[in-house]
Amino acid sequence: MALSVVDTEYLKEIDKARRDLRALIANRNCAPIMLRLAWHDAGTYDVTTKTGGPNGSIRNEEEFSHGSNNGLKKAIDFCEEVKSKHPKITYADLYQLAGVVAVEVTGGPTIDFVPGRKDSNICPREGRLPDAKKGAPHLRDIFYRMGLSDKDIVALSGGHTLGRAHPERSGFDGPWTEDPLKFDNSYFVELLKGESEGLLKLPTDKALLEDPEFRKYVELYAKNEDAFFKDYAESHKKLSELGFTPG
Ligand SMILES: C=CC1=C(C)/C(=C/c2[nH]c(Cc3[nH]c(Cc4[nH]c(OC(C)(C)C)c(C)c4C=C)c(C)c3CCC(=O)O)c(CCC(=O)O)c2C)NC1=O
Ligand SMILES: [Fe+3]
Repeated sequence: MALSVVDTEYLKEIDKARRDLRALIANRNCAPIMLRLAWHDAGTYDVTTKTGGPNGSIRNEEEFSHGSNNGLKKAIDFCEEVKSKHPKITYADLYQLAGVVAVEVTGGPTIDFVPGRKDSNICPREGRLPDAKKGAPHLRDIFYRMGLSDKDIVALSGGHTLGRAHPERSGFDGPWTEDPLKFDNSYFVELLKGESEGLLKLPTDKALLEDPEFRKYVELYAKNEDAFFKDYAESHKKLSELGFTPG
């Protein structure tokens, strides 16, 4: 199999795919599920064994059929439309590019994207992504295993400014914010406001309020959107490059 090197031709393909993803995400209003796909591919990384991570393995039924990936086949199929026009781009790069574009087209921060990820067909066993029904210790177990920090956990949870939970996918229901297609710091504002009619708070979202190490970031991001955007962009890049050393 020809290894895809990041030469000028590959970079040109990436730019064309970026434009195609912008159009597709804008036309189908699918930014939230594309962001979730990018995380679920990257969020399997284990920093100790250097396995999993953003390697496109989620495109295999063995992985996208995991309970925690319910509903993501839709985003995998959306990405296939772009892959078929730019076959040289690895799935690993394509899914992370889709996540970066999803944040950008909904008004979020610009995130530095470095291509060059390789695809893998080795699917991690289920259980590497966090369980929404658990609390702070579990969040730390999962994210520290990825090699991420407390600040990353809170900043990345802010990604719930986009989208909603679906009963048939996770058993939870509803959006976290008033405008699920606007990337802003409203997730944190809502967290501090407490329960609001029709808005969702997962147990893992509430855990961010109960743990003082997490809560200090929730309070910062709720009052300073620029600080949230800066930290989010850094954490998003980190998660999208787990196990990947740009060539
Ligand atoms: C920090 C812990 C965490 C947990 C446990 C989590 C769980 C979680 N996330 C979502 C949806 C969900 N999640 C996300 C971004 C997301 N998700 C995610 O957690 C990971 C991947 C680590 C689990 C990260 C780190 C990010 C960061 C941006 C979006 C954009 C949507 C909406 C998708 C849609 O609208 O279809 C659901 C509902 C799925 C559905 O019913 O459609 C659940 C149960 N999300 C979390 O943050
Ligand atoms: Fe989530």
